[in-house]
Amino acid sequence: MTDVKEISLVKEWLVDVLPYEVFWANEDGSLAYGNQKLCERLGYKSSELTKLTIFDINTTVTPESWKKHWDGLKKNKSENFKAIHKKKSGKFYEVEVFAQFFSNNRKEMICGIMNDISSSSFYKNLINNVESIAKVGGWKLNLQDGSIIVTEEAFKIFGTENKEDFHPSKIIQFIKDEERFRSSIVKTIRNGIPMDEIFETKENPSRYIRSIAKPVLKGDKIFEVVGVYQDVTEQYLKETKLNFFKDVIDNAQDLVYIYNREGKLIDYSNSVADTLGYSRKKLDSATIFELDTGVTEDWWESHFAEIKEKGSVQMEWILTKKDGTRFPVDIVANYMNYQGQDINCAVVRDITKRKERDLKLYQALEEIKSLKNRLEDENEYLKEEISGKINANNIVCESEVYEKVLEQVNLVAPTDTTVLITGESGTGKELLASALHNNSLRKDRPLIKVNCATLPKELFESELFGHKKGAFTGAVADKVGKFTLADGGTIFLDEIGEMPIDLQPKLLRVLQEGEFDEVGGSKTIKVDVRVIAATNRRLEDMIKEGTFREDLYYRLNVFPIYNIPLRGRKEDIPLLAKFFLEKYSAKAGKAFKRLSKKTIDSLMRYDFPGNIRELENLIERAVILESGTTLHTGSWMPSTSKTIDTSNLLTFEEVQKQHIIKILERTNGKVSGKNGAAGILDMNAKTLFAKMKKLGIEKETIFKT
Ligand SMILES: Nc1ncnc2c1ncn2[C@@H]1O[C@H](COP(=O)(O)OP(=O)(O)OP(=O)(O)O)[C@@H](O)[C@H]1O
Repeated sequence: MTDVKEISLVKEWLVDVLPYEVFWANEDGSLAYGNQKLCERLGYKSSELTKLTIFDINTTVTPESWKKHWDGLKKNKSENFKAIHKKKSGKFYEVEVFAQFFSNNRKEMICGIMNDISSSSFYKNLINNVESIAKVGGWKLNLQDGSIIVTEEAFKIFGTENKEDFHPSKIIQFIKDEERFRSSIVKTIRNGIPMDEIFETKENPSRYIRSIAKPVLKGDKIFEVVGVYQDVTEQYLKETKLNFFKDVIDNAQDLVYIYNREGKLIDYSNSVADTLGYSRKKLDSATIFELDTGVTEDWWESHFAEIKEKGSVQMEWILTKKDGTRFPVDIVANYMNYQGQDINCAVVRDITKRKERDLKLYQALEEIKSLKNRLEDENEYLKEEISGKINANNIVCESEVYEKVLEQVNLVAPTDTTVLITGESGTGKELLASALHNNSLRKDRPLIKVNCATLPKELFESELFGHKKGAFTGAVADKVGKFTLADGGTIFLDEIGEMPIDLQPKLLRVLQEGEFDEVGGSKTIKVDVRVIAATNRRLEDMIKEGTFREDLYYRLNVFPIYNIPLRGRKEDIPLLAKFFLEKYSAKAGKAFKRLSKKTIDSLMRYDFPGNIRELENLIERAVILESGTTLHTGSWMPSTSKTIDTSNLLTFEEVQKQHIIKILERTNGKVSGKNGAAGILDMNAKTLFAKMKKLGIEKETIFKT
């Protein structure tokens, strides 16, 4: 007996540990036994389960349907079918049932072995994965008993774990537009009209849920509603964004063309039709070759190849409207591959205004560039001048005769009249020219000084009038001439007598018409320049010799000022000497305050063939050689032998010649550089060389003898 009981226990244990849910049911539907797996699944204790009936765990079974089922099984012995079981918690799950009929000792029973389909791991996982990737959740509402089943993803979509929330009356609480949802689902449930719509949720930020519901009919009755919820937020927003972009493109000023490889216009923005003036009908069937007659098939082919290689290409182009009007555009052509097709998406911008602006800007820039060059040249010139010498206020005058000269200067300065200053070298002609300029209305514009004696003949013209690059060998860049530099101001042409005769007509033209032709250029340049010329030569004699043009002479000699030599205004010597003494004392850090009477007397006796420049150099030398507060006579004083013997009157040029030779003897023939003759004579070395040449002084001859 014990053995039999033990075997029975082992059998029960075996059934208990089977991986399937197993029950035994009696003819009246009561459950005689349920294994452990079934109890766990349904959530009942074993003792509770045996108090239940099949109707408790499968709510779709009625006493009538059970009877039918019982009879069928009794006849067929076994059957396979799907069923939905209800847990103690109220939740449902789907099972596959293998049912078998047993009879033993007139006791009849049905044995059901169940396999949980929804928990069958492979399919369940597959379904779950597919659902979650697609963000699709399903539900099925049984309209007979109101029961609902919901898939896992559906729970996730609505963030709830309660399947009762999926009843249409409840799910509506998640939806923003409740009215629309209600009306659609009612139509499905009552009238069998399927629903497929997108609803926005109430959350913040909201999501977009596609809701599909379909009726399942049994006969003509709606038996169930199956539905799907899908979170389509991403797609919806993308689509909205795409629509937005399309709107933007359509409203943009830029023209957007989409061409295929064959050049057919496959899409375009509204602006294309509006700007070009073509009808949409025409554009819908147009090709690039019709819209732009400048585009050839070969060009299109190579353009397409280029954008395909580079991704995009930018270029400037001219577009033609339907009415023939042409306008400049900037094109950015982008390569795209859309649905396997090569596409050229061109964004085209009208740049008419930009081009106009560019042109104005270019012109303005050119003007600025030329002004800048001029300013730089002026600046360069002025810098050289500043490091040079003259201060126009330092005109020392005591003598009545010179006072008269200065009166003339004051009189003519404010006018634009051409002035010719004559006088010996070193009398202060350049100083007077500066005074004329500084007292004129042109004083804020430059005073450009040109020493005609120092300019090599071949560069004369280009120095005065400028040249274009390449005008002659060596003209490597454009050069602005002195007349252009002086525009608005004054030009001082020192030693005008040295101007080459063939250039004199050109100067005459500037004086008469205020214009000249640039060397090597095609332009006639107009200038507003006041001319002050100076010379120590007798131009009248030069006219007779044929080396100076008479017409130019008269045009220059409008207002002549004769600058008196120092020997003709000896009263100025004491004051000038004191002026230079103070100037060079300060410069050399000496203490000289005055000149002794004897010194002044000696100076007054001397005739100064080199005029004020000679006096100035003399004092400068004395300051270096002597010391104290009073300047006494010394070795620096010119010997009386150097004074002019009135009985043997020399010409001024002869005096100059002798003086220069004397200085050269002292400097051992050195002309330029430190302790050179030019420095002592306070002359530019080039000027001295020119002068020496003119006076026939040849270093070699002097020093040989
Ligand atoms: N009245 C004056 N008061 C002060 N300094 C003067 C006066 N006149 C001339 N000088 C000075 O004498 C020197 C020579 O003058 P400047 O160069 O003007 O003479 P110039 O007649 O132009 O000479 P050149 O014909 O050789 O060019 C300069 O240093 C100048 O400052």
